[in-house]
Amino acid sequence: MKTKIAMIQMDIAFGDPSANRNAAEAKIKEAADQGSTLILLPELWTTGYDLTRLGEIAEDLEGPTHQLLKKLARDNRVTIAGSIAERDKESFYNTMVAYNEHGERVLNYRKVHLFRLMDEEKYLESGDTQGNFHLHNIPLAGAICYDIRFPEWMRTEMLDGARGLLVVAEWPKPRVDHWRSLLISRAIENQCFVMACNRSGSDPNNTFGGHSLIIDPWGTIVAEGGLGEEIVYGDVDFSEVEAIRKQIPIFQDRRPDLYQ
Ligand SMILES: NC(=O)CCC(=O)C(=O)O
Repeated sequence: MKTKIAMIQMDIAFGDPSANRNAAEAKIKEAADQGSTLILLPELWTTGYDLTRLGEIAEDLEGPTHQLLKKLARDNRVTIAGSIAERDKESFYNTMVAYNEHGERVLNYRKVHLFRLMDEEKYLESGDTQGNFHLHNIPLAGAICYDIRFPEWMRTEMLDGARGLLVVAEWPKPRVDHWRSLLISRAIENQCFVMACNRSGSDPNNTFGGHSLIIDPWGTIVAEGGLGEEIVYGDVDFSEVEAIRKQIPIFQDRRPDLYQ
């Protein structure tokens, strides 16, 4: 059975959650009308990297963005995922959430690897738990941008049987070749679908690379965006994962007695 995935490769208004919520709401409705089951938004899609103003613009997990996602997911019978600047008491996190078609939050993953080139370590705390959840009965794992440079962490998440890796990102244009190569590698080595949503546009410090991707467990590109704003769609059949894991049984052949 095919599952339609939509990746909302949007530009992000710097530090303006209300403008970004309005833009995303229209795009989520459009993706849902196209029959999508899973809709991905980029990393920090409500605020961008306006980290010096987190005190004003970050929200707790019951904040207005979460209320909107809950409602849109329920009303349109879709699962929606993306990362949002989270405030938890005095601390801030880059947190990926997913709301299912009942409006339930099924994922709450705090970015584990903070990216110094964008000053994350100065303003954010890192997470320390995995981001596994189910889309209907399909086990998936979440990752945020820089996390994809850590294959050992991605493998840790995949060892629970995940069949797909969802990635949300604000990945700059000068390193878009790394983005593509790293994502293709994560798909091949974990024999899973990779569904990766990057932003487009610019902020005061970076121009972002778009090129949202859906990659199958053989490493073949199913769908790829360009540089600008668009919704990238692809149909995936998660049963392909089992077939490829049978053909080359890497999870069986691993040697955890020699490495983790
Ligand atoms: N937002 C990020 O984590 C960016 C990561 C990145 O650009 C990289 O090269 O890694």
